[in-house]
Amino acid sequence: MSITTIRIATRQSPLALWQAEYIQQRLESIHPDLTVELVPMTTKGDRILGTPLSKIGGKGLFVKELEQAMLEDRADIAVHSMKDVPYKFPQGLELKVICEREDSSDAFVSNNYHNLDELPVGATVGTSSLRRKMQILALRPDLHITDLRGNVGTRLSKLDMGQYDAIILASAGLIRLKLGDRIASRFEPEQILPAPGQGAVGIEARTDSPELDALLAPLQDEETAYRVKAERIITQTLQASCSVPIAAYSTITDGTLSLRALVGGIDNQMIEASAEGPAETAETIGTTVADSLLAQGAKEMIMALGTES
Ligand SMILES: NCc1[nH]cc(CCC(=O)O)c1CC(=O)O
Repeated sequence: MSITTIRIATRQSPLALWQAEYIQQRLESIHPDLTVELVPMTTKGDRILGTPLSKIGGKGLFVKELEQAMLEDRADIAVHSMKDVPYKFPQGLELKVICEREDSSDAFVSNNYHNLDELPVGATVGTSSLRRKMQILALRPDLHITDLRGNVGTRLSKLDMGQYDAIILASAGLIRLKLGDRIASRFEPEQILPAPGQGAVGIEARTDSPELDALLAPLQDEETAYRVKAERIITQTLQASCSVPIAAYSTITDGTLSLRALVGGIDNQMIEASAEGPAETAETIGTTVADSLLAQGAKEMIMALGTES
């Protein structure tokens, strides 16, 4: 029996819908006879948007309902921002493809200032990401970092209402929502190292679906897949939840993959490691970097931060 329809389980935030529609369009243009439908749903993570993510059980809350829908055959695939996907997949589901990466940088967004250097002493910067917070404070220890949650649009309106002098968002999200003109400046990876997988979209589906796999395969971007694989080894090896400040970013130049990772601890302590090698050895490179972080005490730093709720 051949597949005629693919159902995409999706959250209903503008960014999630953009991602699902992007995959819908790509699949329909590669396979003109295929019908691709969206199955919109609300996740627990969407229902409790006011609570800090690290206090309510983490990013997994945004994917659980989507995964349940696939396991119960109410949907066939889910499209994720790779930075939001926990490293562990439930029994019966797996990551199928990783698509070409958008700009993976973090963006400085402000109505009054061009970049971090321009901010006056003691200015207020909005972000709920511990990864962004630790790196901003390393650059500008005087700044006040305050919580900022919600969809990209919500975060921008909080900035516009004057609650913050600046906020930090992923460039990719803004560009996808055609809000790229809100980016005052992009951070270089040397200033703020991105989250593992930032800017890349991936597709999850049931393991027992070779025919579906064949339909999805053309969406894979090999370079992005190697990069994201290397970056995600860090979170996986350290078994880091989203309440751990962790950054990992890689590039590929002439077939050589270079990976750098950071882990933060209490009192703005920060350790880092890097390694490089042939892109095909992405996993080994990831393991090398993770082992170096472990040798520097990453596990102990993470434990000292407190356990995941
Ligand atoms: N944490 C929310 C989230 N998840 C994915 C993106 C967009 C960027 C991406 O796809 O990596 C964003 C917004 C942001 O961090 O500003």
